[in-house]
Amino acid sequence: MTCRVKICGITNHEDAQMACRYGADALGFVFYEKSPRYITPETANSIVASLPPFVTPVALFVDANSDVIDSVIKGSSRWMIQFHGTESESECVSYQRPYMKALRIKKGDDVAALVSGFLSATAILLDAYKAGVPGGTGEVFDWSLIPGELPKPVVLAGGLTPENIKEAIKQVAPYAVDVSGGVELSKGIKSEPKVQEFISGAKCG
Ligand SMILES: O=C(O)c1ccccc1NCC(=O)[C@H](O)[C@H](O)COP(=O)(O)O
Repeated sequence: MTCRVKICGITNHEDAQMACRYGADALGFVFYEKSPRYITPETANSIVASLPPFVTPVALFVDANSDVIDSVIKGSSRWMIQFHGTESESECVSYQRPYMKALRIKKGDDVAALVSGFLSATAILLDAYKAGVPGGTGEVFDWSLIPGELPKPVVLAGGLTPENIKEAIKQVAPYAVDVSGGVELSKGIKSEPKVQEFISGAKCG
């Protein structure tokens, strides 16, 4: 089964259209103001309005207030939500949108037990844990911590690059992969050659 690809940390129209040209299945938009990849709801919704069909926009939050989340998702029915903080399942469900729960994995974590807390999620994003850094760390975690069978589709994230994507997919066989820093020229600005190489490596093996 082909691996789907989410390009995260999109901040401008040009990168959004470029990622779609190379076959991105989803684009991530970071609404966490401390991130160098932060984008305003207005700019993000302008980008979403111009997306081609069959590309899912993903609105990413870290323990955001409901008014912040509502201000984003009201702009389009296409939004999927990615909860990247300590949100409970009931909070995630309350927005009545398809959602991914991000889990930041470290040694000793019972991944199956963590996943079992979010069975209403459309998918679970497994990311690297780094103290004080909620996401976009650019660091890989120990993929052997991921059980062979989980009750939800897995989106693998954390430190993925054009150089390691094939090995990551070989080891984990995820439903999808997610990348931000590994395909950038600078924070929030994507590299066309890196995006092309990453997607090709993910989809064509
Ligand atoms: O990307 C960010 O700057 C970010 C900041 C705060 C919370 C989450 C963030 N990104 C979430 C993602 O889904 C990233 O794509 C994921 O953490 C992987 O990032 P990277 O290791 O840079 O590929």
